[in-house]
Amino acid sequence: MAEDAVLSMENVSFEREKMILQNINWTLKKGENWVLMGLNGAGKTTLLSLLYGDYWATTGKINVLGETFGKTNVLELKKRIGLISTAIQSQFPEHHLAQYIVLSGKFGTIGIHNDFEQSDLNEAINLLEKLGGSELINKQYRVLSQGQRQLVLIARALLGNPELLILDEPCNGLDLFARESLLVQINKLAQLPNHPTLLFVSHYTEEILPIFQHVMLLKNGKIFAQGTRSEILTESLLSKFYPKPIKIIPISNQRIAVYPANL
Ligand SMILES: Nc1ncnc2c1ncn2[C@@H]1O[C@H](COP(=O)(O)OP(=O)(O)OP(=O)(O)O)[C@@H](O)[C@H]1O
Repeated sequence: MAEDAVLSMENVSFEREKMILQNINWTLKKGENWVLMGLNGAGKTTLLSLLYGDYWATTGKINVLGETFGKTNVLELKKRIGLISTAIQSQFPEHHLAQYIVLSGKFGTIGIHNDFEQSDLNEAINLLEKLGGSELINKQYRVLSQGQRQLVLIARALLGNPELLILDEPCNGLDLFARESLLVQINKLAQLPNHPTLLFVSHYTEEILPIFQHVMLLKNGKIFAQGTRSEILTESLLSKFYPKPIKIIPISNQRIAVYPANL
């Protein structure tokens, strides 16, 4: 594995009743932020589960943050990875206050089962404030909107100082404005010194901020293409990737929308 690699997959395949991932060769280097795209059922969630140590590859080698699966303590490794997804949103205790949900990131747990110092709680509160979530402090998780929950989960993931932050469709279920404000926060995060390497999974090119300079396209469990955004986000390549030709509409600031060409 390259010395500056944050993660690498070598000839990885995953089989469960059928071949779900095949021959995945992918390296994510320090300082790079990646987007992973693929249609429903392409294998994105499965690939993330392999990176997060929830599934084991059928064949091949996976190295994350310098640790090789099979030779490392997965629970310890998980503490170094932040994971944000709508799937984990529903796992948190509904009656907990937002700042305690954030605090649980310190321990990598879902609820607070550990003794903590007041300074830990202050750190959680400060982080929520820094991310623009001051109004969430002292609010129960159950009353938070989808967008507010995502913000709490981002703060929670960051409190653990992850070296790798996986954002699995974080804009799912957000209205237009909540989505933009979440993207603003993600953009800010990428400007922080020593920010974690970001891996962003999305169905929508509109969500690909300029901070994401690398894109991987997954199709039917195989890598269809990977490279810089200027290499990948082209009409000709995406028209082959999607089932039908598409056209690209520039939005602003390097962001683009993709529509079926015949619309
Ligand atoms: N544990 C499992 N056992 C059997 N098949 C599975 C399992 N997990 C996923 N699959 C299958 O693997 C394929 C890839 O699923 P996966 O959830 O990884 O796709 P995805 O790209 O994340 O899709 P989506 O965008 O819809 O979330 C699908 O055909 C799915 O039915």
